[in-house]
Amino acid sequence: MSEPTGTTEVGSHRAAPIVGAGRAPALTARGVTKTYTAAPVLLDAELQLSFGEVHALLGGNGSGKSTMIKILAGVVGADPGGTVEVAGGAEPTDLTRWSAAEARRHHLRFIHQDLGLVPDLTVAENLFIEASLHARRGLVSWSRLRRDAEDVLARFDLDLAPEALVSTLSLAEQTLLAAARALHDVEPGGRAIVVLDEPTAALPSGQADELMSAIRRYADEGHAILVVTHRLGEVVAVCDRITVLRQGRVAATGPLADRTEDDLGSLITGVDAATEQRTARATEPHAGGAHDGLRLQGVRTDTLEGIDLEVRPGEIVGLVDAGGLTGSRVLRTVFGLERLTGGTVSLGGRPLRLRNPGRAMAHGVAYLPGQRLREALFPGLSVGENVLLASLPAHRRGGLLSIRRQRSAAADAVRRFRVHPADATAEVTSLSGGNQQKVSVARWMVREPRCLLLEEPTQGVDIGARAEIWALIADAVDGGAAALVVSSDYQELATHCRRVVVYARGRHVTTLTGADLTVPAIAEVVHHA
Ligand SMILES: Nc1ncnc2c1ncn2[C@@H]1O[C@H](COP(=O)(O)OP(=O)(O)OP(=O)(O)O)[C@@H](O)[C@H]1O
Repeated sequence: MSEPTGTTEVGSHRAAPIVGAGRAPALTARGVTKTYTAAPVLLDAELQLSFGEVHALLGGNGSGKSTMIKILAGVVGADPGGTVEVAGGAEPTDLTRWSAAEARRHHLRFIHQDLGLVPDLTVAENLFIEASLHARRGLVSWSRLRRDAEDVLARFDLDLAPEALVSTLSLAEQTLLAAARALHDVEPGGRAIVVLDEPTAALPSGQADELMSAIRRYADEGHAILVVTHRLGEVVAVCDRITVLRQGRVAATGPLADRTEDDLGSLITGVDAATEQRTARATEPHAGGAHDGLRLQGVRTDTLEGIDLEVRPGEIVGLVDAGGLTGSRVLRTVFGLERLTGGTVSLGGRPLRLRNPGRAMAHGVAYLPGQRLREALFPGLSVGENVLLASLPAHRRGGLLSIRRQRSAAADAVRRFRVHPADATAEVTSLSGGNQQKVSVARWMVREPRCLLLEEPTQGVDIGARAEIWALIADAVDGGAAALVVSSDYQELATHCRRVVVYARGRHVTTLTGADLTVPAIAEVVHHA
């Protein structure tokens, strides 16, 4: 077995085979090509995984990461010509003959973003879905189910009660439970290949660290782990090797070595990070103007217990949830989605009558829900149409000229948000997840709102477009809007917000600002809330 060389950057040449330091090869996929319509979205790509390593699969939105994973899972067929070789398998298998059953037989396990857990069932029932059906019919005893669940939980070092409902667990705990479920039938001491698709995308930073530590532990126990993520900090902290896809080709592969987040950013975008920083517009924290922006006074709902908050025009204020989804509920209340039982909400010095979202929108309020709650984009319609639909009232007012202006705004949004492919006529559901997220954000930005309510605006979005989204929020507030952003990415909040408000269970905990507004400070407050 060859020892690792430095990271191989690949131009038009195929990557030299590299295997992790002294580790046994787990899986090698070669010549992976996939064409959906015209141009291939993966082209002659190669991926090598070893037991005992955490391997990051990196790349911009639409670079082909999910497609690679789906091919390995046997749920999307590759074009002819590729092979996959797994430990214990005899010869490399032609990828066109690879199937979900083959993948499972060779101990490949997949944990998708939608974890596939049933929220209203218990931890034990979710671990053993089939057995729990038998238990309901009296064919298996509950005490046996509970004992088996306790064994699995102990084996995976999970401090969860077998009878707890999954809906009461944190997202990190749910992800760990999904991992335990995926792995529990691999015999103790056995080795699996575990693939996790953006497992930390929806997690607050503290929970993300917890999950990444568990992932590291699984690798140290001998499993091979492949993880897709846009959070480069966790790659630097936890991963051993990387493979970077750029427009469907492997741009680099090999040990992480001493690469920094900036180095990874350069590999992903193909642009030197220093150049990128010079061209990206700075988004300094915003101070806010003197006029009245958004003001909440003593706001009460079924879940909020007297919230006071002021966001001036020109100001970006971050909201962090330490429990109870309070930040999200504040946004939903301002948008007229939760019933006010006390207090007032005003915008520009005038009270908002929050009967429904239509009224909020008429007052210039825009709301981007978190991904889990997000209404789907309109399938069957193009990217441009999806962007334009949000600004229909402006069309009606302005007639033809406005339509032309809005069309060019859609084309502009596609370009500025680096939607890939950069084609406003592409069908929106053919876009990768991160690109759909960019379209969702763009839809609200073209309305030029007075008040922006954004939940996890950069979730699943690649490094280049993240900067663009924050720059566009900064543009909106420069134009006089007030912005409230709920985010689990403390780094982004500390960088771009003037103030960060931490809530827990319906109440205000603290507000961080100035020199006190740092990532460790946010994490500390959340930890103790
Ligand atoms: N069913 C499909 N039909 C047509 N094109 C598709 C389909 N699924 C994916 N694509 C295209 O394939 C390309 C790669 O998408 P993929 O989902 O693999 O990207 P990704 O790297 O996972 O992106 P992200 O970081 O946004 O999740 C994209 O250009 C996408 O538009």
